[in-house]
Amino acid sequence: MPVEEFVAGWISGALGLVLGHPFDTVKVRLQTQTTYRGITDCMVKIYRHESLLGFFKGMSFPIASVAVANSVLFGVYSNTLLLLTATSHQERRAQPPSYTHIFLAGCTGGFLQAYCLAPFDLIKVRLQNQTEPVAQPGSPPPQYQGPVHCAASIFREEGYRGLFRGAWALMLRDTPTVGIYFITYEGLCRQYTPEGQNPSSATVLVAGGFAGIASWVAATPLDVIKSRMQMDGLRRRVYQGVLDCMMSSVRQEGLGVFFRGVTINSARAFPVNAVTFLSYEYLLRWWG
Ligand SMILES: C[N+](C)(C)CCCC[C@H](N)C(=O)O
Repeated sequence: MPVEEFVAGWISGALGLVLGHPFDTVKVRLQTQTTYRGITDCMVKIYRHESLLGFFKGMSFPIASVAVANSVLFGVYSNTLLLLTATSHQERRAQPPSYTHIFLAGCTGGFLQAYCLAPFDLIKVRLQNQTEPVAQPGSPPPQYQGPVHCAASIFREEGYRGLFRGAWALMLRDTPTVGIYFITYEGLCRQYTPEGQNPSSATVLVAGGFAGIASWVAATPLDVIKSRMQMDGLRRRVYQGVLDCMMSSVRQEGLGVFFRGVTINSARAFPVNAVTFLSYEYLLRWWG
């Protein structure tokens, strides 16, 4: 099994992550708390109360874990394509795989990465939702002091299964939308690249950016549900399951609830995925 795709996915995931984390914090807050009036209000409040550091809450952990998940995403995608079409990454420019194969390989990558991501994503969301100012002397400490403490408390209070809270919603979110992610990327690259050639850097940036936006727009409804399921059980259980969470969210807030955070998700998705695809493509070209 070729491993360079896993390594390239890991590095490119880390680069994308740092760039996108502040957007991600604003998104999680908007999705799960009602105190903010919108993106700007949320940003101003975070800055005032928690300083610039507030935007980077919960980042140390994803930098390791999201990068690993991205490595699973790209590694499984590329190796599934190898199984389906018997072409390696280098051969795929000359013999482009069909969109059906791209979609299936993407779904496989999405499904497996969701499983690896679930506990880390849960911890990220719980830490991002702590609104206490960062390290104020004299103030009461937040419930979770850091990722390891957070993981240990969840394990103690809710057991092993507690660490996978929201995992179903995450798999439902990622399986089809990672398929959409790769189809958009490949489709745009093919459109703007002469046959048999490698896409230019500009094409990779734009195709990667739009692949991020398209997949995140499709993913946002289940992203909201996922974040809510992850925050559930903190004090008492509110939702019986994914469907119950959907129904009661719609009942209370209307259909618009499924698009909470869609603007910020898209604004984040463009730079993050432009950089992710560019570094991924270049690392592989460089090694290949
Ligand atoms: C499928 N879904 C849209 C959820 C994610 C696909 C993009 C993954 C990328 N690391 C990012 O964080 O944007």
